[in-house]
Amino acid sequence: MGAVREEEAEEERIQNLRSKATELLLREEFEAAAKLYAEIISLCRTNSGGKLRKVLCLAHSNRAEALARSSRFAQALIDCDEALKIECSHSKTLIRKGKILLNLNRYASAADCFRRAKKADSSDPSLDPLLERCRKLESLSKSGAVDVSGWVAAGFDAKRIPELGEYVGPVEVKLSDASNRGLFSTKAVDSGTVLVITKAVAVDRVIMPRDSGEGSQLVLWKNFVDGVEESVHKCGELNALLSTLSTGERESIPQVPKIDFFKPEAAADRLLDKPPLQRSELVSILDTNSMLEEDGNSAKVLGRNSSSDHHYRSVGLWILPSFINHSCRPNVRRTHIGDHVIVHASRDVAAGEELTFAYFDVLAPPSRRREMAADWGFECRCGRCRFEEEEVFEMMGDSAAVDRLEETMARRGLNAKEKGMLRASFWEAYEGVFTSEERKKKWRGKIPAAETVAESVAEAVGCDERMLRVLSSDSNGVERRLKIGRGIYGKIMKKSALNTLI
Ligand SMILES: C[S@@+](CC[C@H](N)C(=O)[O-])C[C@H]1O[C@@H](n2cnc3c(N)ncnc32)[C@H](O)[C@@H]1O
Repeated sequence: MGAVREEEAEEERIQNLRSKATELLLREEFEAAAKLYAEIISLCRTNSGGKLRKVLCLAHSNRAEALARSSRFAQALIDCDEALKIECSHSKTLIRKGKILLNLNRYASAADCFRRAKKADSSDPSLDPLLERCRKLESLSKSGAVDVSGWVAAGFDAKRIPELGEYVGPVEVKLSDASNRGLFSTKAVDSGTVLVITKAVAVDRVIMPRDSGEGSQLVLWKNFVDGVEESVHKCGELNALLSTLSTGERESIPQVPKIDFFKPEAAADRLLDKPPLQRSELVSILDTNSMLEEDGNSAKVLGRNSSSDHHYRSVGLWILPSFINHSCRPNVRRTHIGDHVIVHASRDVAAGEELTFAYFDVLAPPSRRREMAADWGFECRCGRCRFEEEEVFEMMGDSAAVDRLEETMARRGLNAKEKGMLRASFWEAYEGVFTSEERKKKWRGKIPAAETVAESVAEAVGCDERMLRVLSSDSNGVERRLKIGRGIYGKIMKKSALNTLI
């Protein structure tokens, strides 16, 4: 009799804990809810044989929800599997597990869970849309084919923001002559080709007054670092991913991760037992690899308007693009859409070529570029810098000088690529001529047409908005502008949408 009463008391205690845990889940106090579910799990495991199996299954499933909502995805998946060991077709758990996998970009595995859930309970109306999402994202992750035309044409309507997934295109990480490791193309691709699509592992945003000083930027940075530190402690997978990144120091034996490590379906195999990153190391990693969205040289942020008195700043970390070094002859740019970044070729890229961003303005003379590289903490030794070191041109830096440059380049018999690189260095002077009718008339015949200069610069150092500015608006130039537009934004929209942008 005593034993029965004890059992009843235990069941009542579990029941009370369950009510409290549910309440905590509803109040979104996930850490506290997870602790109560741990208590329930431990009570169920030590008591009553098979009687509490259903309660145990639900407790694992609900703890999975609490853990997933506090970004502890790996532990959440373990709980889902525990629940499914007890009841293999528990549809609530299957849907939860599917959503966690979807969040981790493991589309095929997520679809498998949703399919199993549908078999167990075909009446759930959420399953068909979830399966359709998985299908679309899986196809995107294989092809990189993104079409944001509808969103662009609708004036970047927030309701129509395209859903993007992870895509790892023809790229690999290898040792780089520039510094430690770099990202390389594995095949020849033409300008505009999408190479990587990836979501930020961490991002922080603010809208701040234009005249706000460094103080507000430091607040943004501190919040960002604190947020990443918290997530790294909770999530072993994030810790493992961040541990692959550079701290900005030259490494004697740089570790070169295999590209599969960054593919969504490989997430399950990622080493989770890396030692946790210490704050100082984490700060160096974030300092070296985070991207400020307002940097702007190689970035284009679509769909966001800033006003004259406020501007938008954000800082984020995108893992695979973090392996991309700088070159003054960059060949890739990035486009930001929501938390995703799309890396695309900004000029034609040869097979095996290193992929490089412009960390700073590469339409600037060598001396200015040297200063900007020094601000970044390195000396650029790219092919263009080395070439320009040898070709010393005393330029005045105004429009009067460009004819002299053209004359000297012709006399020395420079090839098209070399001419493009030097014209890029004196872009401001060329632009000064091409955007003034008076100067254009004055220099006609002495320097090549705007199209010739813009195209040669685009081929040498990649496409840039400033090239569109100098291209005449006559109808014959439409195809040329579209080509430059594709190099700027990537092949992510149809002609009509691109036309409205450029
Ligand atoms: C985002 S990381 C680039 C990837 C890094 N090389 C790696 O091994 O992971 C940025 C750092 O790489 C180095 N870096 C990038 N481009 C460089 C260049 N052209 N020359 C020298 N160092 C460069 C600088 O230390 C910079 O702070």
